[in-house]
Amino acid sequence: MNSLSNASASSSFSSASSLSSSLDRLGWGPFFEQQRAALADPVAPARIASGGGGTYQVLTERGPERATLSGRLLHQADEPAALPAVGDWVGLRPGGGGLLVHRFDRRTCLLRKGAGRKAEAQVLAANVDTVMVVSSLNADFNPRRLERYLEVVLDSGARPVFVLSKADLCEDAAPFLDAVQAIAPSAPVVLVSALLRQGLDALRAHVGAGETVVFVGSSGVGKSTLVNGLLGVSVQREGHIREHDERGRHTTTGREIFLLPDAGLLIDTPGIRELEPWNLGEGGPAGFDDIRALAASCRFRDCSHQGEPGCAVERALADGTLVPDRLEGFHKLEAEGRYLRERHDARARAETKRHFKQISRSLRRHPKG
Ligand SMILES: Nc1nc2c(ncn2[C@@H]2O[C@H](COP(=O)(O)OP(=O)(O)OP(=O)(O)O)[C@@H](O)[C@H]2O)c(=O)[nH]1
Ligand SMILES: [Zn+2]
Repeated sequence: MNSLSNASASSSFSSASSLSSSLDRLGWGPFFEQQRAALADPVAPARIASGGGGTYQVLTERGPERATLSGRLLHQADEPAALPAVGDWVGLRPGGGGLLVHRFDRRTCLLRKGAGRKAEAQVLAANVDTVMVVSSLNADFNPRRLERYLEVVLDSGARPVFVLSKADLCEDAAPFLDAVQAIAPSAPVVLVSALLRQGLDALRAHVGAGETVVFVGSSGVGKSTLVNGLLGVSVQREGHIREHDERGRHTTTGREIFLLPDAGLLIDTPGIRELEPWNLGEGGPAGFDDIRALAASCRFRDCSHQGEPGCAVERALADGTLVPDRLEGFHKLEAEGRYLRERHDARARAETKRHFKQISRSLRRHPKG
């Protein structure tokens, strides 16, 4: 331990070294340790802070370092999502040189559709513990949107925390709190006002030591303000992510993991702020505990709650225990899930077709004999 802190003190990356002196503070834990123990060859664990296309900035016990993907790992990756992404734990070949030879299995994974025409998922961030779903207490507040976010968070494996921001703009927050409760009865809800400096400690309480958090929500709801509040300094954002060093200077290294002063880590990448579903569960929305509980009493197991006889969901609608908006939100997300799955399939078919067209074209250009 001593030698480590000595090493980090003399490291040229002094800005982050004091915070990254132990793997646990970077989010390491038993889940990854078990995987490491099972590896044939020893590796030095590192966490991806930024980068892509084979070169990365990683955080290690010794501080930030550069790493390059090994050819073997690149070759093994059968899809972009298999490559290391921000938040991933990777293994470097021991002894320096920054050769990235292993990617650890992910605990959680936030996905979105990749850019371009391919039907491929792109990893927005890996190994996120908590997603702060921010909506402000004004016209932005929209329960249907919160339901969407909840689906994406549940799909990722992370834990949702609902943040109601700009509490100063609202006389009575109770109806908003009730609305969130109805959507996610077991998720924490935090009421904050950056203006009145209220609720920040409650927010911080949801980021434990070594935990990784991201903020999502529409533009203008106050995410940057809250991020700055958690980081304790002003971080400028002008199209790209900037980071601050020890002296509060802004640099533009594009690093996307921020170490929180007290505990935990924050990932803020372009694109992560407005989560779009890539995948919505095969068996229908994963949230909506209320509707799924009701559906258990429908006469038909595959009841679609759209006019079938003996539908317990529609009965609840009729007697007022279920609000119509809620069922509408459910149907919409279910339909969207179906659409996404069909689109993935259709794109996969188109890919195959394109591939064979290319082959046949090249065969025509180079006819045999
Ligand atoms: N009244 C009030 N205004 C706030 C509060 N927090 C943030 N704002 C204001 O809301 C506006 C948007 O805040 P940002 O933090 O930039 O919002 P954002 O969600 O990061 O927006 P994007 O960067 O576009 O995603 C700014 O003008 C803030 O000053 C608050 O607690 N109360
Ligand atoms: Zn039904």
